[in-house]
Amino acid sequence: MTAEIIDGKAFSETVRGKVAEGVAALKETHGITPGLAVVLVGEDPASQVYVRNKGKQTVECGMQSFEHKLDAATSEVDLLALVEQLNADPAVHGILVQLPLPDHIDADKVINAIAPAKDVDGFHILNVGLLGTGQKSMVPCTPLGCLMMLRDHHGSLSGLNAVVVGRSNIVGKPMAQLLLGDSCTVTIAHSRTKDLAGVCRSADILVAAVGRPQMIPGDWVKPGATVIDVGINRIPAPEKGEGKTRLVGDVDFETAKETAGAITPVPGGVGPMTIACLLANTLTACCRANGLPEPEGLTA
Ligand SMILES: Nc1nc2c(c(=O)[nH]1)N[C@@H](CN(C=O)c1ccc(C(=O)N[C@@H](CCC(=O)O)C(=O)O)cc1)CN2
Repeated sequence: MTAEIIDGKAFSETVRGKVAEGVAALKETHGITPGLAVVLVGEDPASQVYVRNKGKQTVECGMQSFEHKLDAATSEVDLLALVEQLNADPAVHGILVQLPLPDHIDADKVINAIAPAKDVDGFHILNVGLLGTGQKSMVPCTPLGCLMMLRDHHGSLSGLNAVVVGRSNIVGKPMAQLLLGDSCTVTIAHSRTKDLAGVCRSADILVAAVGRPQMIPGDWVKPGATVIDVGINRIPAPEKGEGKTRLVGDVDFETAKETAGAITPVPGGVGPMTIACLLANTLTACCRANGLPEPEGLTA
């Protein structure tokens, strides 16, 4: 039997609908409009698309969008000054600096200059520490989106064996913390893990976040397991014509879907949830800033 396909595009629309409802209620009862500032440095084509989509979806949810597009040669000092300005702006509840940044800018320095309460990416060292100690924090968008899809599919995750392949600060580590918070038994695996295939086969929930196209084949997947594929890799697609490309995940979808119980596709799986969770985090940040109850079902 082939796996159930977890439709991240459809689910992200549901999440964005809930955000829009929360925003409308905030406006109606308190006259407050959440605001999200997105900062892009340079002309990376993929980043330009993501930033455009973030701005568009922010407005569609009824929030205010502030876009700051800076030249690739912008200095670190000037970028830090902009972050300070946004930190002090009461109309801005969330700040996001699109990654990657140009090489001459220290990304950690910039991220840690964002006011933690406005850090809707959840990358600030304070939020990392709060999440790691099980306290209320801003949670990174991609892992939060994965958690929402898993909760929606399974109900309770308690007691399940979860394997996260990948140990990045942005996805692998926070994903592991979130699964632990939902009482999974968590293993973080990576390129040096011994018997990676065997470790993956032990997973009831397998999260692939290694950034290597189609690295995880179907025979590494336990029958009936839920597979969450975080990878977004562009590979040549000669079948579509010369020079054409297509997107694939870190999992070999065609073989994995024959073994898994449920699986996210690429595209249309985790990716759309990233922006939906950014909007959810902005609403959460705005509620917290105003001492109001947080929206239900949109936080970890
Ligand atoms: N400050 C941040 N920078 C980056 C983040 C982030 O969360 N915060 N994540 C990525 C890029 N990203 C959002 O910024 C992002 C990536 C992919 C998608 C998405 O919807 N992907 C689609 C496919 C898109 C395509 O056709 O190319 C999908 O998977 O279906 C949304 C957001 C790095 N930078």
